[in-house]
Amino acid sequence: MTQVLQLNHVSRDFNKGRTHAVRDVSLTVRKGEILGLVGVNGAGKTTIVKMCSTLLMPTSGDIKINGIDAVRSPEKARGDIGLVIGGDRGFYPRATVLANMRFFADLAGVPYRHRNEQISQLLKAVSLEAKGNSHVNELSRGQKQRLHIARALLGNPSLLLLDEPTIGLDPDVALQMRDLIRIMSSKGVGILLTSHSMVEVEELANKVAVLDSGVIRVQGELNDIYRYAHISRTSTFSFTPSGLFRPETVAEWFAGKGQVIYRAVGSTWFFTVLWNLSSLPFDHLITTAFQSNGLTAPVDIYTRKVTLEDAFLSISQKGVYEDA
Ligand SMILES: Nc1ncnc2c1ncn2[C@@H]1O[C@H](COP(=O)(O)OP(=O)(O)OP(=O)(O)O)[C@@H](O)[C@H]1O
Repeated sequence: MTQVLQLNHVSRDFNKGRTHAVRDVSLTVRKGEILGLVGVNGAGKTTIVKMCSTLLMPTSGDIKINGIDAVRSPEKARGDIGLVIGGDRGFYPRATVLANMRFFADLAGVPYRHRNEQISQLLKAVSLEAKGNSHVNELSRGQKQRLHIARALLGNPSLLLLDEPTIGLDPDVALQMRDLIRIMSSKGVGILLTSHSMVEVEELANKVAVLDSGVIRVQGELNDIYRYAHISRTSTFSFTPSGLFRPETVAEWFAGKGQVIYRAVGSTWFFTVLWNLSSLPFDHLITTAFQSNGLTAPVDIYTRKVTLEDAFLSISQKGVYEDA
């Protein structure tokens, strides 16, 4: 069995059927694979994670964890699942790291004779072996987040569900978490990862599913997503007008050639053009468009390869980039 998670036509409604949070979602995570689930706020990511963890039942459809029917036999399926929702809660704050891990090991059904060995291996894997006797409320946020992962791995689950595992972490701690996620996948754990950071998903995921209003718009490898978004290259530049200027006109110049996204910082406009033309001298196209409209051409035109964030913005038609 290489498929650790399988969703077939899964839907979930709330408010007596008035809210369709997840609609007809089918996806698969194989052994050692990382599937990145991306979508704007309210797209349905957490609802999917909760259903996969058996915390929430689907309104219709099937969920299988390692071939076990998680809708009909949730208790049986739970043994194969590690869930990381993260945050500051989820532990007994005034108990030590070891006491917490022992408690959760018992809940995860880890046999008593293997308990201490498994706990020390997991604490080592998340670099918390020196913190066993610290109280959980003495740990930093990043250490708590690593402890969440160690707890989720008790009982050797074959599926790890990570909902925003690096949210609110300092960049260096987020890097450590990403390394850990990679290590887990290299050990054969299948991972479903939700994240608002497209950079993180791009870096970690073997496959990506783009969720929009509860529906999967596209899923596949990164190249499949780029192809679907129909973007060949991305150009960025800025322009500070000296007189009256409508940024919409830039979108009009490139209509049919690319999608233009813009935002203002002070009196300067920052543009991004998601080109859907095949290879062309994009910089030249921008320069001549400005000049033929009697404007000074931007001097900071930069054309680069497409990123997941570009593709996501194009697919979801949202015009705001996350801060670098
Ligand atoms: N318990 C609930 N009762 C009613 N509606 C809910 C419930 N949980 C989620 N929803 C609705 O379902 C939709 C999907 O929510 P969900 O939390 O899954 O989105 P999300 O993609 O995880 O969002 P975010 O990125 O903000 O965490 C939203 O419209 C939300 O308001």
